[in-house]
Amino acid sequence: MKLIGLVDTTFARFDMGRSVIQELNATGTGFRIMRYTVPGIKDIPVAAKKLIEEQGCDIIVACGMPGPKPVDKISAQIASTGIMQVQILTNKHIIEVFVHEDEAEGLKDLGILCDRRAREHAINAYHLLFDPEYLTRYAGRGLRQGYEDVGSTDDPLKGGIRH
Ligand SMILES: Cc1nc2c(=O)[nH]c(=O)nc-2n(C[C@H](O)[C@H](O)[C@H](O)CO)c1C
Repeated sequence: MKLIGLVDTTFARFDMGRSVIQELNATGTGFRIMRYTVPGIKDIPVAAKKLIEEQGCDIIVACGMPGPKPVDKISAQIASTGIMQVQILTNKHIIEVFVHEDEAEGLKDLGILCDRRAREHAINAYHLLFDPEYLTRYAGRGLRQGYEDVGSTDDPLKGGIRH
């Protein structure tokens, strides 16, 4: 039984953790999910490290929403750097599912973007854990999480066959 860690935040304006759980459960079996909710993105690195080191998680999906202000963008940079450090220290993947609040126009589109990105990265995490060669089939295919896939230079029309 593998353990998938899920870190999310109360700062985010959409429950991406719920989308991740739904999508993982629809994708496969053989895992348990451990969820750890923190206030904001700068709290994610230590939560992920604790899930890996204290709970034995094999991979982490980390969901967060940087706000629109310059100080939020700095927070996102700090959080990402921390997440990178935890990956290097623990030798485990942390799939960073960040949706910037100003990526979408309006709350409805923001929610759709969050849901799609969370679900598509949940699938990535699942395959990284159980079948890493699955992703190799899609190497260089211009996949985009949350947006339409853009395709490869060889065939820009063939991007989104995975979804
Ligand atoms: C400025 C700021 N911006 C964000 C943000 O854009 N997104 C987010 O999730 N959290 C933010 N926070 C909160 C910090 O990440 C953290 O939760 C607090 O500093 C407490 O450690 C802060 C303080």
